[in-house]
Amino acid sequence: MNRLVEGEWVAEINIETDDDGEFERQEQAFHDRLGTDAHPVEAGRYHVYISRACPWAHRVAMTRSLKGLDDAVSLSLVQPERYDEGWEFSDAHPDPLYDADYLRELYVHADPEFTGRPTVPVLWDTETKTIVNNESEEIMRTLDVAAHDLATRDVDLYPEGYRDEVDRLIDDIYDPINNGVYRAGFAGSQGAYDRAVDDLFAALDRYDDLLADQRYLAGDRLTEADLAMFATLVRFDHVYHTHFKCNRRAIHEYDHLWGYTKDLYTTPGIERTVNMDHIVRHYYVSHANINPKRLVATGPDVDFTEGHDRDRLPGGPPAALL
Ligand SMILES: N[C@@H](CCC(=O)N[C@@H](CS)C(=O)NCC(=O)O)C(=O)O
Repeated sequence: MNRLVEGEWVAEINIETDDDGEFERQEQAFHDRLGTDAHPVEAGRYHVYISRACPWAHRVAMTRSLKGLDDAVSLSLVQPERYDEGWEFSDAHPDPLYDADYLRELYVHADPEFTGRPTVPVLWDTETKTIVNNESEEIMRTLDVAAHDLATRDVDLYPEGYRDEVDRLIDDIYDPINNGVYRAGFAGSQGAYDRAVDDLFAALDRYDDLLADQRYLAGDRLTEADLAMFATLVRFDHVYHTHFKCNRRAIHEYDHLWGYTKDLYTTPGIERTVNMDHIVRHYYVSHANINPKRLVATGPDVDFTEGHDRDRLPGGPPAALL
């Protein structure tokens, strides 16, 4: 995988696993938020660059969609496949702001000495022409809370009274589930893979039990924690199960996780953020290190819109969405 080193694009191989073969995700570099002197909350000023394939970017896209921030915060996509040049723009998915060829150009503009892999999502300030933030959890939070006044729908995904639990949940699912599928898929040794898969399925079993008696992770309210969980679950059967070898069980085989996934998918505003074609093409084609022939697996035949029984549980989608 290639990356920027002090602003220059260089080829590097296997920069992501440690001596035990454990996948190590890079720390993100930009951590500002909206509502500061540098980045005041203003409609039309901010832009998000995402890939529809990326689960981290998906949290941001869902937050924007559910809150009705489409007009206030613009959004564009990169080309789903990622090759040696990193994320690229294309005729189908151009850079609407600067007509750049590659996402990395924006990183170098924001920091000419930038070192690291250029990732999505990116929250971009069109006034100061820099990256506000490139960490999905923080972008989701700043769109949800700091940009709340720009929202056209009264949807609060970090409600008072639930906040500690939402933070705890986001933290709890990160290592075994959200990042766990990557720990399995990018493991550099059998031991690292075994540990990742054990952690992943233990956590999925635990959350399947939790969701037997409650509609959402934090109880009766849809929160940011559900967006974080959904972004992994909706990709699971199509890519993580096969491409990342997380094949002990599929999500559609779980009693409660499957109903939960369909419930979220059919929540107004979510389905439009899911592009399974981009998801499948991105993973199978981009990771030549684990799928050298870039063949795309077919299936499975699952229907996220078929009925579910989650209405039997207390709570439901925010009234503003119905
Ligand atoms: N911690 C970051 C991770 C973002 C991330 O790793 N995005 C992936 C796509 S799913 C990416 O852009 N990878 C590019 C690369 O690794 O070169 C976040 O949550 O925003």
